[in-house]
Amino acid sequence: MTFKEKLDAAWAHSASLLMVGLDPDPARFPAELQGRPDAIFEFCRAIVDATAPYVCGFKPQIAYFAAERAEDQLEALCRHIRSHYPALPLVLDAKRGDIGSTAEQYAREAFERYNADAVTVNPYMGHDSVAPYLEWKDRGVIVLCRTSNPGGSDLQFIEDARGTPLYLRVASMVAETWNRDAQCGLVVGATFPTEIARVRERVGDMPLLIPGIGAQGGSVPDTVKAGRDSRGTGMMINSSRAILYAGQGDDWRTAAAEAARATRDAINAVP
Ligand SMILES: O=C(O)c1cc(=O)[nH]c(=O)n1[C@@H]1O[C@H](COP(=O)(O)O)[C@@H](O)[C@H]1O
Repeated sequence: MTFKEKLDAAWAHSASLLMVGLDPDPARFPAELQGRPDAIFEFCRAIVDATAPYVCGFKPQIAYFAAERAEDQLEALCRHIRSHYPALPLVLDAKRGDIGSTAEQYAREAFERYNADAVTVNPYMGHDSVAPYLEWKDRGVIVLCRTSNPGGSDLQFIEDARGTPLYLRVASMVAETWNRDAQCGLVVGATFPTEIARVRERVGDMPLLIPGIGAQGGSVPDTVKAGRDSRGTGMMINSSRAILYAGQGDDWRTAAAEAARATRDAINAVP
């Protein structure tokens, strides 16, 4: 089964467009986990188990694990997700981008070591830097397009001679050439709904990873209206901190589950 097939099936059976981002920050962990050597794994495992009924997939952010020398806990978490929730896509957020020979190693890291269904990549170094990921035909390659942060405008809004901004050139390039085997998706921030709509218009039903609701303040209704594809799906709408840290006390698991359920419902309620 390819990434695209798995994602389509997950949207259908979960009836959810919400992706929970796993960005574990030990400083924000509940008291019961403080000081435990396996705290990162245990925190993320509990969040995954609590929120799984309400999501179309999970997106661990590799920097949070690597900075804590906790790659082994990321491996364990990826194994947990794949064995307990095999129908839910696992997107490794690594935003890689390097020359081809190095990219081959990053691709092995994402797809062999962590066995992710898809990985986020940076398109700035061009096609040969992304080609090694595309060799993994059953995996997804999700390319940064119009990122959610304000500084994304510094480069992504630069226009060519015909007035086309760079992020739309990226969208067209991915849709027309890089996506030969229907593996690609694009990252477009919920904080830029006008741009989500322009990307959607450009790329047809290509999957969009949309971070920026919740902690970054993006509007759920504006995001959904701009990003839906022709089938009413097509979006992995990511929320991390607003779900992970929804509860501060002993109720943190149920608070995360409630936040995920409420976010899924808010997405599904958009007319
Ligand atoms: O590729 C990403 O996931 C990503 C792209 C982007 O443009 N903006 C963005 O916030 N992200 C990631 O999405 C997550 C957002 O987290 P919250 O703001 O806590 O929901 C973080 O892991 C970011 O690294």
